[in-house]
Formats: sequence, structure tokens, C-alpha cells
Amino acid sequence: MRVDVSRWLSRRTYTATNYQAAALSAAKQAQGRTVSVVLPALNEERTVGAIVEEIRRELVESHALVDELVVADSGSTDRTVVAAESAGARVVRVDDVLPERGRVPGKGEALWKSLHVTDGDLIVFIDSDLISFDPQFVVGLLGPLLTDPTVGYVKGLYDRPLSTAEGLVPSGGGRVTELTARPLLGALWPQLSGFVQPLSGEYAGRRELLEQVPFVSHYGVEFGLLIDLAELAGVDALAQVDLGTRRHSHQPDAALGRMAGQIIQTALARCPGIGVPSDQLIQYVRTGGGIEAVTWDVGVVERPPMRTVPAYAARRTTGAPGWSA
Ligand SMILES: O=c1ccn([C@@H]2O[C@H](COP(=O)(O)OP(=O)(O)O[C@H]3O[C@H](CO)[C@@H](O)[C@H](O)[C@H]3O)[C@@H](O)[C@H]2O)c(=O)[nH]1
Ligand SMILES: O=C(O)[C@H](O)COP(=O)(O)O
Repeated sequence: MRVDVSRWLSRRTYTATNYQAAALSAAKQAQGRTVSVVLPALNEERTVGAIVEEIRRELVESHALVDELVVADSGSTDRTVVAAESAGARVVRVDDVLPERGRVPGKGEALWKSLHVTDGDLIVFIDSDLISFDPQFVVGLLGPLLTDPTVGYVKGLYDRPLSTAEGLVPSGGGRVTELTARPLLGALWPQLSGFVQPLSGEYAGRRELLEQVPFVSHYGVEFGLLIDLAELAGVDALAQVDLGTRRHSHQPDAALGRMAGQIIQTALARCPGIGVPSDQLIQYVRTGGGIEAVTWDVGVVERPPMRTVPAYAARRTTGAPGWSA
């Protein structure tokens, strides 16, 4: 293993159980900081309510660690919005935010626009499809940020059980991580190969850094943030925290293939000089008539650093609300 990676692993890998909500809340207040938690959601009626409920009860009401709890909804057609609101979140419809900048589908867009509708100095992102969510995830992600001013961005790491037809097996989840993201990092950004879960949907960062980097649309967002934040702040400003075990709802293989395509597009866009890659992915399905080719667009859009968006800059200066009611 590279010496720099080995050093980074021992210096910048933390453990969530070493942090307590009460102590972090006191540190947050002493530093005069605020915390926003953002849950991106698209049709997550089965899980979003329980996650919001846990964070509100434990971290907003009991410990005042979280100041703002927002669900960024990408246009759910199920009861996600009702479930999130009844559990105590403010729900923001992504399409209502910065409408003059146009609308791009996908998770990355939800996270990018969430910067404009939140106020926290520290922002925690948590996927809203988690099963058996533990609010200690949020505590763990905030721990290094609230106790070490040289840490700017913290990614979750965890064991990833996989639900199979035979039941739950203790590992095997994170297939795009294993088959695409980590091999790409190893080949092109080996200095980042200490990240156990580079695609984790649970991470936290300082607003002053997040607003200075582009946000890639769709599922390129996590890969892009990792590379761009390392470039901006240096690898030593990035950290990871062991959150234990994480379960979520799995997408089918073909959907993960398209996710991998978006991550590859994100990586290639960060390799100067290779030209413009094709953004088409062909997948094959067997139908009654034989094998059918289905062509998908796996292109991603790079949203500019939020700090460069005039409406955002104006809102940060004046404190005026940035979202449509
Ligand atoms: O248009 C969308 C699509 C998804 N989501 C939400 O984003 C989260 C993650 O999406 P999901 O489809 O569950 O992704 P995973 O299969 O879990 O993919 C993993 O890998 C992705 C690529 O890095 C990350 O974005 C995910 O957070 C990470 O869990 C969930 O809360 C979704 O509801 C949106 O908000 N808007
Ligand atoms: O991180 C990943 O690789 C994707 O979320 C896929 O995860 P899964 O294999 O657990 O569905």
C-alpha cells in the first residue's frame, strides 16, 4: 500500500461510537456553528418517515445538535412528502428551487439545490432509503468536523449486508463501489484509495467547502465531490468515520449498470485531454423475439459551484429565504 494512503488511513479514519450527541452539541454551540441535515428523496415513503422521526427526536429535540432538518424531494409520486412532513421535516421540492437555473433530474441536483435552501455551517447528507437507521450516523459524521478544525469533509464507512432471495447476507452490498468506484480511484486517484465507501450516501461537510465545488447530477455526485474536494482542500482535509452497518433498498443490476455509467462519465470529465466520451450505454434484454438492445443516456451535468450562483450569493449576504414557499 502507498505510504500516503496508509498514513491517511490511520490519521483520518474515525469511529462513530467515540462521539456523543451531548458533547458535540456543546462544542457546536461554543463554536457558534449550526447544522443542517438534508435527506434527498425520491419515492421513499417506506423509510423516510422513520429516519426523520429519529433525527428530530434524538438530535433536534433531545440534544439540539441539529438545527435544521430538510427533505429535498425529487418529485416523488408516492407518500414521501406526507411521511416526511408528518415526521417533522421541512420538505423542499427540488423543482421549486432556483427555477431560473432549469431542472435536471437525479440525486445530484437535489443535493446541489439543497445548499440554497439550508443555512447550516455544517451540512449532513443522509440517504432516505436506509433501513434500521441509527441517529448515531449523524453524530459520527459530525464528530470529526466539530472536534478538529482541519477536517472539512467526512464520509461514512460501514459493513454492507446484501438482501438476496435466500435472505440477508452480511456482506456483498455496494456492488458499484466494488466493481467501478474503487477500481477507478485506484487507477486514477490512488491517493484517495483509503476511502472504504467512496459512494456512501451518508456524509457531512463544511458549507464553505461544499459551495466552492461543482455538483455532478444523478449518481455522479459523490464521486465528483470526493475528487473535487480533495483537489480543493487536500486529502488530509477529508476523513471517514466507521458507522457500523448500513442497510438500504437495492436497485436491480441493470440500474446499477447505469449508475456505474454515470460514475465513469464523472471520472472521465476529470481526466483532461481524453476528449468527449460517448454518453450512451447499451444494455440488452431478452424478449419473446430474441435479444433487444436498449440505449440509455448516462451523461451527467456539472452544476457550477453554488457560490458562483448570484441568487445564492445574495441570499447568503442578506439572509433572505432562498426557496419558494
Ligand atoms: O432522483 C433521485 C434519485 C435518488 N434520490 C435519493 O437518493 C438516495 C440514494 O439513491 P439510491 O437510488 O438509493 O442509490 P443507491 O443505490 O443507494 O446508490 C449508492 O451510490 C450512489 C452513487 O454514488 C449514491 O448516490 C447513493 O447515495 C449510494 O447509496 C435515496 O434516498 C433516493 O431516494 C433522489 O433524491 N433523487
Ligand atoms: O454503493 C453502491 O455500490 C450501490 O449503492 C449499490 O449498492 P448495493 O449493491 O448494496 O445495492
